[in-house]
Amino acid sequence: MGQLVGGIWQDARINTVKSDGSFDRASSVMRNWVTPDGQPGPTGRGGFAAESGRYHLYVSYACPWAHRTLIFRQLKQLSDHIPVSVVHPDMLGSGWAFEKDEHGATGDDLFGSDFMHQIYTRADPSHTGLVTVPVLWDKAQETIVSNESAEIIRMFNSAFDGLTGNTDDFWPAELRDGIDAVNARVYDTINNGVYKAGFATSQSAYDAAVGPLFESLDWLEDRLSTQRYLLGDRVTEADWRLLTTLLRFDSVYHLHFKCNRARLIDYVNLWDYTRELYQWPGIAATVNMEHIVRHYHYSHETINPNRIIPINPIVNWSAPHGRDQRGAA
Ligand SMILES: N[C@@H](CCC(=O)N[C@@H](CS)C(=O)NCC(=O)O)C(=O)O
Repeated sequence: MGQLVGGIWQDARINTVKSDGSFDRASSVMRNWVTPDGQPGPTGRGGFAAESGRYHLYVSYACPWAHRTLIFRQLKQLSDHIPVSVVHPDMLGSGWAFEKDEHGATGDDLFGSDFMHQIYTRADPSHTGLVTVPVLWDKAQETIVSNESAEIIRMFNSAFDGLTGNTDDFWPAELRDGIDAVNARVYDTINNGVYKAGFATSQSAYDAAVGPLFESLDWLEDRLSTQRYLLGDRVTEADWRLLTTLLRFDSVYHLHFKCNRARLIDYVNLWDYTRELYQWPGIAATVNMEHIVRHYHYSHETINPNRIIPINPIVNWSAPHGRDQRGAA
């Protein structure tokens, strides 16, 4: 795992683990927004109007953050307007790469690049920082609009509604405070919590992550015993943000990241809920379990130095979920 320094790729990384052994996730740095008319969004500069075919999305099927953007692209019927390129699941010495020798990896359809870091230096030839996915690229300004998934999904939620006619709203005004509060806990203890447990290099850092992770899963299990979705009877952004971690839990996080107090399938409500969301129209097509399992086990040399891919449980994601019989809140 490397990074860019002054526009040059370095196969070495600084500052992802703090002195106490805890994992320190860097903040995303490209933070512009696509808006209906190109007015500036909450951060960054303006000039990124919603137009069909203007933007290109770079993702990894393995990455839970990129997965959110694929889910919103489906939910909001953006597939015909925003094409996608998918990186190879192995993230090795040169970072994310565009090799195509794994089913589902598309190569770079836009520029034919070999590596994802070339997309970053195309936008900023002297860029310093991590080379992460997802990336939303603007063909008109030849630059990166954003590399922050939480913000890309908010753009997808509403900016293109005039083009698609799809006005489904997963961040409705009346639920925003509740969604943001759930997101904050889910991000810290679950979405990023599994990484904090998995990348910890001290017992205390691991303990500090894995305890709150399972406390939060217990909290959600309880919540889902009386309501269908995290915010009540309406599916929201909070559910989709949680889903990408739950889908990876038993096949990756349980073993590879040592998140093994319980499996997802041990949680009756969370397990049914995960299958319901998986079976939502269009969602299954965004899930590529081969890339997910391959990426983590093959790429994280410090955790799995022999790169052995485990056998893993066979999961029937299509089994009936029974959530529709459950009373809403
Ligand atoms: N805050 C970013 C995080 C994205 C991220 O960390 N992606 C990982 C893959 S799961 C990545 O590309 N890592 C590359 C690296 O760390 O060098 C977001 O949510 O978009």
